[in-house]
Parts: sequence; structure tokens; C-alpha cells
Amino acid sequence: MARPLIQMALDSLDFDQTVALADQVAPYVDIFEIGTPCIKYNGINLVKALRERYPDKLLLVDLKTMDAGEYEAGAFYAAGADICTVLGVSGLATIGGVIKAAKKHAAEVQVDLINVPNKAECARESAKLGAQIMGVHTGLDAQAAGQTPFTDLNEVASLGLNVRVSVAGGIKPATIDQTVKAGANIIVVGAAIYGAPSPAEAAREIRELVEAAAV
Ligand SMILES: O=C(CO)[C@H](O)[C@H](O)COP(=O)(O)O
Repeated sequence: MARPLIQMALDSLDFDQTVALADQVAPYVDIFEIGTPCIKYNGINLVKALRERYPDKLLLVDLKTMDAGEYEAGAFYAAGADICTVLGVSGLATIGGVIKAAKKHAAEVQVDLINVPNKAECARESAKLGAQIMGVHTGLDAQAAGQTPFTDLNEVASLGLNVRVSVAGGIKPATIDQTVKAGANIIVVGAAIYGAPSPAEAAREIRELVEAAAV
């Protein structure tokens, strides 16, 4: 089994803290996600800063675009994003717009299935349009209400679509094994790393657990 990629969700609002956190976990993660609150607060200059600082890392900008897909995402691809996210609930026109912008920059699109009623249908239609990554995602507010992404992950991963499946939503060391076994290709971790006493140690532990589960 190929090792799933590890995506660090950089969800701080502070520019310098975000860069410092990226520096701490860089040896252990494959993708830096500039989280939605972070990108809203810090803007495109943070994309440019992380692109320059980490030319070899994958950079995902969690725009969660809801409208004007090509217009909104284009600037972030131009600034160096490898992947931008678009909400599945936005509709196929907006998803198609982000895909159009991505193609202009040889970049990729993740459709965030958060709060999508029929995730299988949205994933199928988005894949037909050319979206490369389906994001199974239990958001922070849904987590606070006790929800997890695992049922949705099993459903989307079992569709057999020619896409990568990303999973986010409270992933922690205790759930890494089941996440890998369920077929996730990208594992997103935020609070379990940035909320740890040592984010570097937490990221190292996550990396070791992912490698062990993928054997
Ligand atoms: O996109 C997000 C919230 O909307 C977070 O980045 C995502 O949920 C990962 O963080 P955590 O591991 O803390 O759930």
C-alpha cells in the first residue's frame, strides 16, 4: 500500500506563527495546508512566503470557494498554490471554474464534501469534470457536535473513482490506522499537531504511525 500523504492544517491566524509552525513540522509532512481562517486573515502574501520558503513542498490553499471559482482561485494558483479547495455545495459551475483555473497553472483541485448531502453523487460529478481530489471533511463545528469523518470516508473511498481521497476532521494518533486502512490517500491533521506541547514531536509520531499502517 502506498503511504498516504500527510497534510498539515495551518489554522492559526498569525502570519509568523504559521510560518514557524510550518518550520517545526516540515520534516514530517508532505503538504502544507493554509487553512481557511488563516488564508482569509493573511491573504495571498502567505502563499507567496510559504512557496518561496518551501519550493519542494505541496501547498494547498483551503479557500473553500463558494462562487466565482475561476476568478477567486486563479490568483492563488498564480501565487504558487498546488491545490485549492472548492466547496462541493457550490455547484458544478463553480467547481468547473476552479478546475479551469487549475489547468492554466498545471495545478489541482480538491472538492471539499463538507455538508454535501449526497457525497457520492457530488464526488462522481466532480471527478467527471476533472477534479483530482475529493475531500471528506468533518469541520471544526461538526466535530464539536461529536461528528467524525470515518463513515463518509468509507463511502467515498469505496466509490472506486480515479481520484485521490483526502480526509480531515479531528484525525489523531489513535485514528491513523483506521484512516489508512479505509483507503485515505491524503490525511489531514490540524489540532492534533498544532495543539500538542511539541508540534514537531506530534508530527513525527503521526508520520511514523502512517508509515506503519501503510506497510
Ligand atoms: O479545514 C479545517 C476546518 O474547516 C481544518 O483545517 C481541518 O478540519 C483539519 O483540522 P483538524 O485536524 O483540527 O480537524
